[in-house]
Amino acid sequence: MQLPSTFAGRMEKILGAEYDEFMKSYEQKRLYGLRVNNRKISTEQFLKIAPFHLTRIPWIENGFYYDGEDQPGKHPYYSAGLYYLQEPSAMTPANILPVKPGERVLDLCAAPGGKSTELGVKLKGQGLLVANDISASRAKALLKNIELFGIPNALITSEPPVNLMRYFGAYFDKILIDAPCSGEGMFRKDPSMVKSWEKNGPEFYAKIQREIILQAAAMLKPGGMMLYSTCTFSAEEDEGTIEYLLSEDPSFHVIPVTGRYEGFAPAKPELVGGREEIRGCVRIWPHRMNGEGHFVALLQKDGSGAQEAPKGDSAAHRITEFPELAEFLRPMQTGLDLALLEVRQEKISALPAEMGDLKGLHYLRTGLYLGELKKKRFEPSQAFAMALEKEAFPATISLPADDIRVRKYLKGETIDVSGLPLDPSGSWQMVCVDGYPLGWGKLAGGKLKNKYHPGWRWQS
Ligand SMILES: C[S@@+](CC[C@H](N)C(=O)[O-])C[C@H]1O[C@@H](n2cnc3c(N)ncnc32)[C@H](O)[C@@H]1O
Repeated sequence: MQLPSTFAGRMEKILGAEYDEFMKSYEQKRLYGLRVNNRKISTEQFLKIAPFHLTRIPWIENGFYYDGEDQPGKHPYYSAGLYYLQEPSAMTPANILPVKPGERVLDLCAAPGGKSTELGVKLKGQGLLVANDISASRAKALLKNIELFGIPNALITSEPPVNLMRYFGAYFDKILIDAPCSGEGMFRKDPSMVKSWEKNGPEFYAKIQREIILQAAAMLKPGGMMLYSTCTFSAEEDEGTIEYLLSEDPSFHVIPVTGRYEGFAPAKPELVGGREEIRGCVRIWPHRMNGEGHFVALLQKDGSGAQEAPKGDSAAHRITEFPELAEFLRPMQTGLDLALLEVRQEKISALPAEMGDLKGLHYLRTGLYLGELKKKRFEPSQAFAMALEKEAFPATISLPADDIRVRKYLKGETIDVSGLPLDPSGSWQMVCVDGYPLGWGKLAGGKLKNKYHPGWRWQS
């Protein structure tokens, strides 16, 4: 492939004797990756049911290479949220940032959700994930992926980082910054990146990254951890941004992560005249590992102690205020925290336990959208179905993945359910593929009216 000469020249300087090997990596095929959603299925169980050719990604416990011809994006398990398709190196940042259930986590540049979906899984439904993207259109794709994954405790915002900084203060236990970058590591996967690199290169992005990393630093509580990643090789954007943070805010230090996998190469602080500790950050080289180029830095803020409290009280409601909802939930075992509810234009969401009033923030969703109140009825949402296990709802229709009705359902068609054992207690049915929820349907005269989210329907 045709690489810009300034880029090639710089890489030759950085890599020296390894340069030829690096260039040869561009002749190899791109790699395809799939990450199992352990909120819905264990990796072990997934391997039993997955009809794809999978090989383990050695440094990601729930990550696999797949054969491009398998097309897992077109399988019903994808629509059941059982996995996310992601370039293997891009799985590294969320894998390395240690997140525990109950923590407050921020993914600052989150769309379309490749890292947020994994961070949400790690939280196990407890605590709060704030997933943000400055781009409103990209934030919509982020929301869909969070919903598909069944993550109930996320706040999806679309704000410039500075606004979040003003709103939250030093609120978060963990922050991930998957920064906008010049994308040099993606030239093999997506050759169109070369064109955008020619328009906006390392200098352009380094400026933005320096701004973002300081704003993120201000949102981390003392003792908290922050992960900074890019998919570029430019030292100005990688080691240079970390050196900038360490010089601007001496309360940060690098936590070395190079020892976690033999293929991880140390960063190169000498390229930017940076301090030695930066060598503990990781460079992923495509000629040394089976993945595209990446840079990953894990950082910690010194100190310990109090973090800021959420701003104001949310105007939360309780289930007892909505008899239609209470009636729908009565036979269910959701396993979800539905104690606090938010209502906006008849739409009800269950709020994460710790939620301020959010006044002044532009957000797409807080918590789990349960459904809508319609003329004394409650209509459950797509997101609600995705956050449930099959056992949570008494009336389910589970079809095998190769049953033609599964694809028909996903296309929004009415399906014939005569002959299936059906629970007659109510009209709402949860449609599943091999026991994994896909969405809702409503019984009427032996047919199932399709309630699959119209915006999610399969086109072909
Ligand atoms: C590398 S992508 C994020 C990919 C995402 N983390 C994932 O794994 O799916 C960088 C994101 O940063 C966002 N972005 C661009 N400029 C930004 C800025 N000034 N502040 C915050 N985010 C920005 C872009 O909209 C883009 O979605």
